[in-house]
Amino acid sequence: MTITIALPSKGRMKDDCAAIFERAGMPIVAVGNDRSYRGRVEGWDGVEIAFLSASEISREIGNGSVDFGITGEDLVREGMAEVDRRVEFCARFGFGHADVVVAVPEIWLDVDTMADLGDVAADFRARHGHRLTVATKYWRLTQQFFSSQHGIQLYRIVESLGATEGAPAAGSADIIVDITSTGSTLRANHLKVLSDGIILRSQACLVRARKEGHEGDPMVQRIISAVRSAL
Ligand SMILES: Nc1ncnc2c1ncn2[C@@H]1O[C@H](COP(=O)(O)OP(=O)(O)OP(=O)(O)O)[C@@H](O)[C@H]1O
Ligand SMILES: O=P(O)(O)OC[C@H]1O[C@H](OP(=O)(O)OP(=O)(O)O)[C@H](O)[C@@H]1O
Repeated sequence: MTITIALPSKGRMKDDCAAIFERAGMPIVAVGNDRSYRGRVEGWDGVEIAFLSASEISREIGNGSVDFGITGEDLVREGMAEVDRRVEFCARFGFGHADVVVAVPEIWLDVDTMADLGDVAADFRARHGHRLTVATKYWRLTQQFFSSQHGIQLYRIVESLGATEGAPAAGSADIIVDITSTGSTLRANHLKVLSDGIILRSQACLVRARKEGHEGDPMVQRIISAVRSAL
């Protein structure tokens, strides 16, 4: 069986991934020209590389069309329900760090925790004429965190696919859930992270789609061991 590994074709994780594979003794060569979206691993027959964007990698692991992928944990957990039943997180790489956080306007002086936010949400409509609105592209993580973990039910999600931090100032949402690494985008937009508002500490991971064909396939174990040895 050919094993397909999806690696970032662009973006912030691309070069670090190539370096990991080099150290793992799995040097990657492009098939065809430099801009090709397929590759192979020198000396590893039966392994194919697919170059995709970070979010496509999460999707392809979810639908099982690739066997392994390297992408951000945030994208994998957001991308599918019952994630731990469907994929295995085989290794965490120590790069691509970003936290998915709940952030509110700095001027909400009385709101520092999720419990405070729950209080605000409870009478938000009475005070402001609409339910507390959250701008995010992480609707699954937001629902799990707000509803299941913190019992906050009175809110509405508006999907935001870019410039999420600008939504409160623009009036299209009251608060946001988004990713942050240095915190500078949040600061520039006068937003603060709630003290218990870190939903997920994400980093780049090697993720395996749990497939029946993997049971007893020595190549699957060989890949995992090689990548782990490079960390
Ligand atoms: N400062 C950061 N901001 C955003 N994402 C980061 C940051 N640091 C690490 N990441 C990780 O990188 C992922 C996004 O990667 P990248 O920006 O390369 O993808 P992308 O090119 O935007 O993909 P697509 O074009 O498909 O949306 C995030 O989901 C997260 O896992
Ligand atoms: O905490 P910081 O260091 O400020 O980083 C966080 C910001 O970086 C990312 O956006 P980016 O500009 O990379 O664009 P993207 O959303 O298209 O990846 C992310 O969506 C945040 O807006």
